[in-house]
Amino acid sequence: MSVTFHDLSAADQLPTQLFKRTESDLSFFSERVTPIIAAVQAQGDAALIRFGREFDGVQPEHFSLRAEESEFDEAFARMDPEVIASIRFSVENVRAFHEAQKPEEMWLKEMQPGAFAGDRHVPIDAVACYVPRGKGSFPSVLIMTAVPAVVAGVPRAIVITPPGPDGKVDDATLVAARLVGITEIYKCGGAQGVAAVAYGTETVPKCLKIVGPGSPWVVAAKRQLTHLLDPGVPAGPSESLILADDSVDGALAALDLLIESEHGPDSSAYLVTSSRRVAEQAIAALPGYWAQQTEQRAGFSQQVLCGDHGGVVLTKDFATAVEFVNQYAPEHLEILTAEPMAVMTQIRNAGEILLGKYTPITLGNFVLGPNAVLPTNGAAKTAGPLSVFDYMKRISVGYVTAAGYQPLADKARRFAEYEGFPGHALAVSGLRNTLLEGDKHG
Ligand SMILES: NC(=O)c1ccc[n+]([C@@H]2O[C@H](COP(=O)([O-])OP(=O)(O)OC[C@H]3O[C@@H](n4cnc5c(N)ncnc54)[C@H](O)[C@@H]3O)[C@@H](O)[C@H]2O)c1
Ligand SMILES: N[C@H](CO)Cc1c[nH]c[nH+]1
Ligand SMILES: [Zn+2]
Repeated sequence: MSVTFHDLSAADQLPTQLFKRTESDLSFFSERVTPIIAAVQAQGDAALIRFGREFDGVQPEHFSLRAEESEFDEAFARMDPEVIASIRFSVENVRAFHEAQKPEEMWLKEMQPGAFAGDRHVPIDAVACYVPRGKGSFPSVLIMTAVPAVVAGVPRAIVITPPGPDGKVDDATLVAARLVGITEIYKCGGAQGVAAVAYGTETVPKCLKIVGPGSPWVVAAKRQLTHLLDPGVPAGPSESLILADDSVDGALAALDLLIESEHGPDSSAYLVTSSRRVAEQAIAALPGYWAQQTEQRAGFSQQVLCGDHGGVVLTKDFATAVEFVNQYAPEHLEILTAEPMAVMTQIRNAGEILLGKYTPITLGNFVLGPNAVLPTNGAAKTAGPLSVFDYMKRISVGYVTAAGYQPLADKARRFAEYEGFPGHALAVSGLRNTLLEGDKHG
């Protein structure tokens, strides 16, 4: 298999075809998730159990849709203490990052003498965190989605995740949940899981919002249920760009291309460079790395890097490489250049920017602290990473004192009259002004 090589060294235009992701066309999935959603709405738990058997291969005759207390205990007992230590380390950093990000409960500014306005930040009542489990297990996604929920103070933060063939939640996900402080985990994933939290079932609570990444099955279901469920940051199949100049070792750039390309055949990953040497070194290095991955992960990486959504792009100069990044708007961007900080200032569109050769995407995915649930499919042009703000909403607050009232009332009355709203105008003249006079003299 050969790595897809786009030699644009003589090209003035960037081919827009390269900016497409697998998510760009979800029609295959959309058609198929419609009946799944309808079944969950009509049959609730029974549909979840049936789909758990059909799509997740659940074997035991009985399996509980909610993870029981004993399952958390058993997971702790089975887990390697070193993995538990890594989970703790990640939870601490991710918590510290999101605590720093958390806004004040309220701010108020004196807009005019005696007239105050501001915002209150209030957590959303019930949020579902989606933790994928099709091609692997993702305790890190539990941490990324649940820690900000806890920091934001969401009263009911739950997790949904597909069950394994044993009808259980993956051990590390249970351990991470307990360390984060999440007690409600429901064993349903894919489109049926999204539908369960949109409608609520006998067991799964209805939620107002769902956060977290997922396969195209999850993404397609979220899109069909937006009238019931806020779908949060649009996070689909993982994707990355490695931006490199001539100062780096192409073999190092190739190493970091492996990271997101091994997620699945639906991922996207490109090395974008203006250096032919770097491009050629990277292409030469990849087969040696694939030999060190499992067969499944090497297969995914090869499908991505040798297919239509990945590979190596050689641009005519470094400015064009930067322009490629801005037009692509990647989920993860790694900058491997002599002066990464200076290059960063030229980047307008990316979910996250990781600077320099000691900040590989792996650190951001698992332990550094910023949220690794990021906008995909070009959504980084308008959206940012998952954050505490996704678990809260703002409520505007206004408070005008008797002393501050009159000048605002006069100006507002002019607006009301101009826009043709006599009721609005009356509310800032008539009785209220008489009251004000009384207050002034009383
Ligand atoms: N953006 C991020 O932050 C981030 C983080 C981690 C993973 N990811 C992405 O999340 C995705 C995870 O996907 P995954 O597959 O591992 O897990 P997943 O849980 O998202 O999807 C698996 C589920 O899809 C459903 N499904 C599978 N085949 C089906 C079929 N034929 N018909 C109906 N439903 C079916 C099943 O319900 C199954 O449980 C990957 O694309 C990965 O790249 C993104
Ligand atoms: N790459 C994912 C975000 O796009 C995060 C992750 C979790 N595990 C491995 N990777
Ligand atoms: Zn990853």
